[in-house]
Amino acid sequence: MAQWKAHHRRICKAYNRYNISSEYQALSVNEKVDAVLLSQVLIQLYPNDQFDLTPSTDGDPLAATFSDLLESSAQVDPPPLCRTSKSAAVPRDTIRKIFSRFGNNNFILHSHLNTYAHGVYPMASRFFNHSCTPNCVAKYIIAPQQVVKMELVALHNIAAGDELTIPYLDPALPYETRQDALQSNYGFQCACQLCIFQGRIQPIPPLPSTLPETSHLWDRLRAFVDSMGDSQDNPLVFAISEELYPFLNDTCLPDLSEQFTRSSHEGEFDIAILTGKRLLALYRMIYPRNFPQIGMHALELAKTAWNAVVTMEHKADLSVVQSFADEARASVLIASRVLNNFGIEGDEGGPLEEIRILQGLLSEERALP
Ligand SMILES: C[S@@+](CC[C@H](N)C(=O)[O-])C[C@H]1O[C@@H](n2cnc3c(N)ncnc32)[C@H](O)[C@@H]1O
Repeated sequence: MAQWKAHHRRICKAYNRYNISSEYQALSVNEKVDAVLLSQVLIQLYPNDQFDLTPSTDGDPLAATFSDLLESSAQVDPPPLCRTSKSAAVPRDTIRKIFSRFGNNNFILHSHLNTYAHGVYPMASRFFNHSCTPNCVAKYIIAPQQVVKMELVALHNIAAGDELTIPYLDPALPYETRQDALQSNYGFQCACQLCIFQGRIQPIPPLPSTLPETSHLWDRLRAFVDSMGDSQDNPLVFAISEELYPFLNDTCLPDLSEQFTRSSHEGEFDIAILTGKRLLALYRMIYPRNFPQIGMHALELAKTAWNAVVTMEHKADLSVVQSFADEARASVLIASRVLNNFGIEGDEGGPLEEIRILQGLLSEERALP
């Protein structure tokens, strides 16, 4: 009832007209959600229609929380709003500032790394800055009838006094894409170690023009990554030799990822294992140690290798089947280490359960004559 009196009643008169307006209908699904939410927030922050005053948060914990969130200096245009005749008077700059809190404090909630919602965690919002070489990642614990809980996981040991940082976006995105997104969504230029490094080595040299030369370079990258193992917390990219810089090319990772997914789905196991292992080397090069995406990809690779075992069992030589089983064992070991560090997250099931099942199947496979 309090909510109804405070704001809903005041906006619902205007809502039907707004809902069928061409400007609202032209918005994307996400923009529509933002637009309605922003319209509601505006009314809630100014319960007495005195839009020239500082927003009121008296007795309204949600409004108080929202007002505490940091505005962004990013110049993001707010969507067209559902306005009452009075709220139409709110200055555009005020609306822009209020809207900038949406993007600046928006956490992408995921379950087993699949995005499923967005949420606001006011304390985390104030605590954690971004880095493309973060030492922490966020995870979400989902349980029936409970508010989704956010937890922070350390990727490795962190020295006392070091700032805890999280990634606001995927550090494996191309350098320019990351810079543009952080500037336009949050209004800052990222000066993390990875951005400085990648900015310094621009333009990235192209991959060699012949297949044998490229294959040779891939072998060099994989040998380097394997030789480093788990010895470094920081991404291995800082330690690679210049000849491997072409792998930082913008198209390298997405192309390889597409090839792996396609060949894996189509049962082209030799190609899938080769591209999957190259992709794993790229991830281990660009992400810090124990970054969950490394584990998720290692698990995909292990599942692909296991599919190869099952498909080939009665068709191919025992040595071929054994080599696929060995690939599966090696990859599931990496997946297990990384994802056990990440721990239980999301809703029930998920990668840790898949690892347990796969490890069981692989140990039975070893027992076969
Ligand atoms: C969710 S808040 C993070 C906490 C914020 N620093 C605070 O004091 O409340 C996001 C804002 O923090 C700042 N920020 C976060 N990471 C940054 C970084 N790597 N470099 C510069 N500013 C950053 C930006 O102003 C960004 O809009």
